[in-house]
Amino acid sequence: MTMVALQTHALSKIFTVKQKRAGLTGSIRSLIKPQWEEKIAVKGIDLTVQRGEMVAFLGPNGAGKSTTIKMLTGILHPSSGEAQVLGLTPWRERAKLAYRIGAVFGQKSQLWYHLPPIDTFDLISRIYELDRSEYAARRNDLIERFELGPYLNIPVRKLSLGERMRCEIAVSFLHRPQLLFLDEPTIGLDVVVKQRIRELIREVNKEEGTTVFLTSHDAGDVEELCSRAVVIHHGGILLDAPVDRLKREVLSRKIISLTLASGFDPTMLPSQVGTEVLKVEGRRVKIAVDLQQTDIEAVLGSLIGRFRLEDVTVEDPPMEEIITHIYGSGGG
Ligand SMILES: Nc1ncnc2c1ncn2[C@@H]1O[C@H](COP(=O)(O)OP(=O)(O)OP(=O)(O)O)[C@@H](O)[C@H]1O
Repeated sequence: MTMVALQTHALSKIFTVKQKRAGLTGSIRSLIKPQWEEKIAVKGIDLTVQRGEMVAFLGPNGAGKSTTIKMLTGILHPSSGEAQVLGLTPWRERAKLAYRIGAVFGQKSQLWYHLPPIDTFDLISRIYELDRSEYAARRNDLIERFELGPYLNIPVRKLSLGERMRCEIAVSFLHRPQLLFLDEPTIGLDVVVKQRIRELIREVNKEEGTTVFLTSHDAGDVEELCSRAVVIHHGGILLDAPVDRLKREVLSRKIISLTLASGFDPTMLPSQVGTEVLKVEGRRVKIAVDLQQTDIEAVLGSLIGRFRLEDVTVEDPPMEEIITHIYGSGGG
């Protein structure tokens, strides 16, 4: 068995969309003689994900994330290029692939809205033609792990979002998918539930080697689940790097945190090019350093020259900032 979960080569998707003309005469002309325009949604993506890896697939709105995932799950045919997912060509072997992959969309439910979760487990087990006794054992294990006992018999529509998401993710693991697509799995959840959901995903990944392909605007999801991030923009891969390297490369910024001896003069804080004082709180000071304009040694040097330092740490910027940067400014 190969160690590759997913591999694409020059994967592309071009949509042909009808052009709308402005105004009433424009609308009528568009009806009579439509003009077509090509929209390149995904542009030659080369990507390899190993089995057991948890990869974040990031990019601003319209970057091509959904289109890529639709091709990888066999919902869409590509315009050109290739993909192998668990050794199958998704759009040619979609049904076969469906038995081996799972998908959770934070915004869309796969649970039957008017039925209690226990019925969804049953229905899904029949869709996947699971062996009855194996199914019962698996279901019970997931119910216990995800602590679903109290909700099992309550119609899904009456559950809170957090309760529902726990059920969604548990159900998605029922047929032991080797690869799981997670799209905004923690959207709208409170911090405690988010943490718990991440823990459970990590647990299953570790125990069952499930490959996870995640899309999220939540820095915590990326940082706590994924070791690697792939950033796409305008349909192409902008960056494919370990999450910790992403922190350094995307922003090329470092944060210096200082504790100064009491009685320091804040006006003496560095104002040299490439530095920015982010926060002064009592004796604690945070300074951002833009590594394209200056370097850490120079800034530390000038600080040591002016102050008595009691403590110094140099950190990468928080993931939050990177996510905002990636999603906010359109890829950077
Ligand atoms: N069926 C379609 N017909 C025409 N254009 C489409 C279609 N689906 C997507 N597009 C276009 O392709 C581009 C990529 O869209 P896609 O939905 O893949 O982006 P995304 O990264 O998933 O964005 P978001 O974060 O907003 O979900 C967008 O410009 C979108 O308008």
